[in-house]
Amino acid sequence: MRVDRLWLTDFRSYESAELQLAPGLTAIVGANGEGKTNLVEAIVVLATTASFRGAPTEALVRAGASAAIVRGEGERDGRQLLVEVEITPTGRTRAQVNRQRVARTRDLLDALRVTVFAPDDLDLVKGGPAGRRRYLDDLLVAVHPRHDATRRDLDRVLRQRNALLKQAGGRLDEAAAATLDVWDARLATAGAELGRARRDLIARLVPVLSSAYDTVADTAAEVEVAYEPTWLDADYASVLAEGRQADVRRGLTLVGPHRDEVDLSIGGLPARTHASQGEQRSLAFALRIAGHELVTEEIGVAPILVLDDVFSELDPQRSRALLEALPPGQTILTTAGVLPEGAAPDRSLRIAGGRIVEGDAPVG
Ligand SMILES: Nc1ncnc2c1ncn2[C@@H]1O[C@H](COP(=O)(O)OP(=O)(O)OP(=O)(O)O)[C@@H](O)[C@H]1O
Repeated sequence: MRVDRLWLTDFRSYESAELQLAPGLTAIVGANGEGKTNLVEAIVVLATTASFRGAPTEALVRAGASAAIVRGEGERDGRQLLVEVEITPTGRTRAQVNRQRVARTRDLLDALRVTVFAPDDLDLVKGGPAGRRRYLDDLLVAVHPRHDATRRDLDRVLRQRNALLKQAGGRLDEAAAATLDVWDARLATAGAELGRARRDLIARLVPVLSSAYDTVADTAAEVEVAYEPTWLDADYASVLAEGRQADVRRGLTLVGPHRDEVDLSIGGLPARTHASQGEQRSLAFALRIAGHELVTEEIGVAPILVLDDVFSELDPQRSRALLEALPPGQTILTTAGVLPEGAAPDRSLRIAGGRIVEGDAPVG
């Protein structure tokens, strides 16, 4: 799977840009604010139609322009691939694969997959459980797209159930109780399905994660992922029934997959509170690489790997280890500084004054 050429029109800071990527490693170098992340973001947009930085879709359109267009030409499973995504300032998106309109964003996954590792991923380790739940559920959908429906169903029913609980204002009348029964039955089914799927995914993930961490951190520390939802083993439907009064009093659903803890540890110590900053960054990278490897195993081809500004926070040894740990396939990395010693990108692009030119990347 590759993107060989990329064209941008009115995307982020680029009025018009064209670039060529290597089948292996491409390095994009430039000063802060030059537009390096904008370029890799465009590649992610081809696979998802969205920003990986959490920006609203309309922020992807160059200020003042009427639409942003990203076009990528590449290869998937030996076949030529042309993906085009158009975004308007109101946030409307249109996507085409090989000139055929794609109805659902999810269908773009059949054309392109991208794994992104960016500085904010530190939050996967350092932040609260919501980020880790999102990581697991995103990976679940990437590995088994059918779980997209489970996840959506769960989100919908939780919203409806919480709205009903809030509306009840602490007291349920008969009609509201009957509606709640319906939501509870749906929540119990979707919740248990997601909980079990998360558990199975973690069982597959942990060995891959441990080995990725050992490579990047150059140690043999054991990495664990603790996911122990008691509601799942106790039967979610009964737990919801028992907790109904408390839910009504608080006006929200207090127990379930949306509140689960997912704890990471390194060598038996909680990574969130005990690991050093460097260890946390290595673990965040290992989480992305492990996910990347599971998806590769599942779909039989490696997604495109994007590493956005990852060396600025790592010491030279960890940066080198990270480069050495890169799985085979197409990788695009950005840096505002120098590449780690020993780095030998197949193609180097430099951005200066908004222009993209070919040139050697500085290696330190
Ligand atoms: N919709 C937009 N329209 C016009 N310019 C934009 C838009 N979105 C972002 N920019 C500009 O793009 C620039 C940021 O680009 P980008 O985030 O790619 O920088 P970078 O090279 O990755 O920087 P750093 O090294 O600091 O992370 C900013 O100058 C910003 O003003």
